[in-house]
Amino acid sequence: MLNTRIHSSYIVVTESDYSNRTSNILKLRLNSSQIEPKGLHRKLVSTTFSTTYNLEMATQYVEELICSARKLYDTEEYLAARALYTQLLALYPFDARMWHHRSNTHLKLRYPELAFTDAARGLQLLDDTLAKKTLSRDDQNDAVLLRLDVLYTCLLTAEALNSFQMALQYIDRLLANVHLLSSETRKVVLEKQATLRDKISQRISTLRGANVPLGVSIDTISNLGTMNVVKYPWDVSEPFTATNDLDAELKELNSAFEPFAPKLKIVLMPDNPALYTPERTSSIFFSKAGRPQLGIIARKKIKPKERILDETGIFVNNGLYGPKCNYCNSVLSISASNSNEMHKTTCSGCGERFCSVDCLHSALETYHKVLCGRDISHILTYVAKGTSCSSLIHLVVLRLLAIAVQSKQHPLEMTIVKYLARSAKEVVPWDVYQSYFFYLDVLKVLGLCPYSDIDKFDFWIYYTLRNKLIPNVFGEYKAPMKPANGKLLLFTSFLNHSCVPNAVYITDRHAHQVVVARKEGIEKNQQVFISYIDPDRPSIERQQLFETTYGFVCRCERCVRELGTNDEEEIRQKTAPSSN
Ligand SMILES: C[S@@+](CC[C@H](N)C(=O)[O-])C[C@H]1O[C@@H](n2cnc3c(N)ncnc32)[C@H](O)[C@@H]1O
Repeated sequence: MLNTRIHSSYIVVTESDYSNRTSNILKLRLNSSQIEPKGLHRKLVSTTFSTTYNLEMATQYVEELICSARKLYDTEEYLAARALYTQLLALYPFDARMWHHRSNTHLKLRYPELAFTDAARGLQLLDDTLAKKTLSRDDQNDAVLLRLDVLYTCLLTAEALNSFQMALQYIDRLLANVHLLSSETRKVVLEKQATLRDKISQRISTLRGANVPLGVSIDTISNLGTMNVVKYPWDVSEPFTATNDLDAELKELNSAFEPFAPKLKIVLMPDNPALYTPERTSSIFFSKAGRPQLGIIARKKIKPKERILDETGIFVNNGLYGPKCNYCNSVLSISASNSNEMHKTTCSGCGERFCSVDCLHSALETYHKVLCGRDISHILTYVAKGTSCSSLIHLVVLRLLAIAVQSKQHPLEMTIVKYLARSAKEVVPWDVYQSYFFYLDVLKVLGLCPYSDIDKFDFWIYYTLRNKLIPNVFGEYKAPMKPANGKLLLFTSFLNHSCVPNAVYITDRHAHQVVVARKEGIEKNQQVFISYIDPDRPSIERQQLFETTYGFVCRCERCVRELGTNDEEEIRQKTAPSSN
């Protein structure tokens, strides 16, 4: 915590904050079960709320919760402290102090991305409150000091994310209030400033020598941070974890899969899913992302060119290449010859066009009621900026969250999300700041509040969703290297890649996709492979494409043969842009 000159023990209370708090407490009185903490403080809640609910008791209860959270933090029980701060945020969504506390807890838990997004929300609340100039002098002083604490936490998060430029910007903001910093703090901040400047020049000189990916400037890269791809311990939605009954879960998944692909079966894979043979199923590998690899095998012999999987998925397009159906990406004729037909396939609310009445109805049933008439031009700018199909993930995120809002489901519990594997990489280069702004923009389009909708739409949920989409969203480029169409299909996403595939996918109308065996057919128990990319490219190019888009190292039989190794790290080194 920042060592400010004046000791600060305060709560920022504004009038609107107070009325919010009062109304939240009144809500509590009506439904105490809603805020009952899971396990931890059950006793406290039941003793407080089983008696008469009155304002003082509720306030006292909340103060006790704050105290308990602080104690848990002090005794390094950070997960429990986080759970409690999250519950407190549900009660006090506009209290900057609470966001700051949770931010520090996330920092201790080594989730700097979450620490940053919490601190950023706290900072915004304080900036808004201070801009209104309605605080008493004392409250104003307290808010100014809290703001410095929060800025300091932002600096720590930027350091932990290796976002050196951003860390420097926070230092500038702290130094703008240098008169409020103690001499000790000032010294620490100035030392950090010097170290960060050194790190930036080191990073830039390393990058100048390296082969920087096309379309990315050194300045952008030098501000990129690194992020861990993790499963957050409080994420209980994910199946196939070490503690679950894997066989029972696979059985359930396969019974959902069977109607779409009666001749196929989803199975657990060994370490390298691309070299699966039936004998090796026993050596199941739990990836660092916390879930074993899955894949699809044939239950019976499959004839050449036989259709083996037929499912509907999520299709998105960025509209850059002429009008397309919003539901299935089919190209729309510029002016429909039959105006009656056009009328039937156009949304009466916003004028969005679809290729058929079926597509319009499917869109309305699943997501379009939420997105109807919403301006998504800002979201499209994120997609257009991308130099690979991965940027289409932005549109898939928007679509999935719209489905969650419309169907009132938790985004991570929706079937199409829940079963997806997360990115295979452990650490990814990532611009957390841009992602945070994107997250805020998406919430705005969906009409959600970044403070009060955190039970279903907190930043960690968005981040988990994004990590699950990286290896599973397939996209199409259009020249000159612009992402055009994207899609996510639940069952097809269990198909592993091979540079010598035995199946191909064909996109049909109305968001259908069919997987068909190639001309050789597929033997019983053989794994079914598709190719995620053009397999005619040379092996180095193929690997580089995987690395920058889906984020994995291909270890299929052809790559292993051509590169002479099955080892992920060796392949990475042999095919890295700078090594050739
Ligand atoms: C679309 S998913 C395929 C299904 C995935 N195995 C699962 O468990 O859900 C893509 C992921 O599968 C793994 N994978 C697929 N093909 C692979 C290959 N040829 N070599 C290595 N890993 C592969 C990678 O982890 C990749 O990120």
